[in-house]
Amino acid sequence: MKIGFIGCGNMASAMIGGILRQGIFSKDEIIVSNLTEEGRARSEKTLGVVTTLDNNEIVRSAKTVVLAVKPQFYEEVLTEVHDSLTTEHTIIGIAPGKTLAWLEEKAGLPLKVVRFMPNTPAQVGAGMTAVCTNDRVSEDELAEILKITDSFGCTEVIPERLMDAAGAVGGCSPAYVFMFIEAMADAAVSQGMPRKQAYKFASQTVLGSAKMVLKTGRHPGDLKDMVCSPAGTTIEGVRTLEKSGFRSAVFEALTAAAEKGKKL
Ligand SMILES: NC(=O)C1=CN([C@@H]2O[C@H](COP(=O)(O)OP(=O)(O)OC[C@H]3O[C@@H](n4cnc5c(N)ncnc54)[C@H](OP(=O)(O)O)[C@@H]3O)[C@@H](O)[C@H]2O)C=CC1
Ligand SMILES: O=C(O)[C@@H]1CCC=N1
Repeated sequence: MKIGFIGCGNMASAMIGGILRQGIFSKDEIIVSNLTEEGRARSEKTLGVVTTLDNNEIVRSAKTVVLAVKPQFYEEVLTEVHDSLTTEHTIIGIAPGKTLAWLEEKAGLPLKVVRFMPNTPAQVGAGMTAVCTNDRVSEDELAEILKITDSFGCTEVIPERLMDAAGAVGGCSPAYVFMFIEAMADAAVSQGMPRKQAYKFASQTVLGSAKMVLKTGRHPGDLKDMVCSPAGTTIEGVRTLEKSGFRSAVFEALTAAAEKGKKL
């Protein structure tokens, strides 16, 4: 086994999808665990990887282990697998708030520790993942880890102090973008557009706008100004968004998410 995942829900499945698509590891090199038989059967059926209900089997089978359970179960899981862990293992945490030092302390061994902050667009190979490591991870080992995260999207290696910011702007933001798409589509439906078509317009517009920022490197405000014709329709919408506190609402949402990450 090359890699194991303790917990295989939304985020682990999204990452494994990318890993398999890019051929980083094959199905028989990936082992995952679930809490329930229902979850295990789902992982087996949808991903085709090796599955188990025994978290210790993950640690005995793979030297790289991703902790993909909810943050509140991290301590319980690390205690459960403690006797199977060795200094040869690399532990990868993907939860907000669970720091490199915390993970090493709870593992109870001087091992290699990595944090990922991925997001669900990994499911379609368009993820954005932040990575940081402790100083036991060598440059070569980091390069191998980046092959994994690059398989499901883009990666940035960042200092650990930025992980909560990355959690807000990367990990959580898909939820806010989906809310934005839903709201835009609702408005188009209220103007008479069929719902399916409204989702296509809203989603493709978000995708295209994001691509413009990434590909042109131009300031987002500059790109916004390109859309606003003098005395036109767009600037009327900009006026009402500013009046409704659109920017401030987004700013506050990401700040709340980052602050919550610090407390977990
Ligand atoms: N969802 C997201 O967008 C992101 C999530 N994360 C982080 O990823 C982690 C997982 O989140 P997510 O995938 O959304 O959560 P899910 O609830 O979708 O998945 C959690 C998984 O953990 C399994 N599980 C629970 N307890 C245990 C246990 N004791 N032993 C083994 N497996 C267990 C569950 O099994 P079963 O299937 O049987 O119920 C389930 O498969 C969290 O720490 C979260 O903070 C990080 C970035 C983004
Ligand atoms: O909501 C959460 O806490 C997780 C981490 C980032 C996205 N989902």
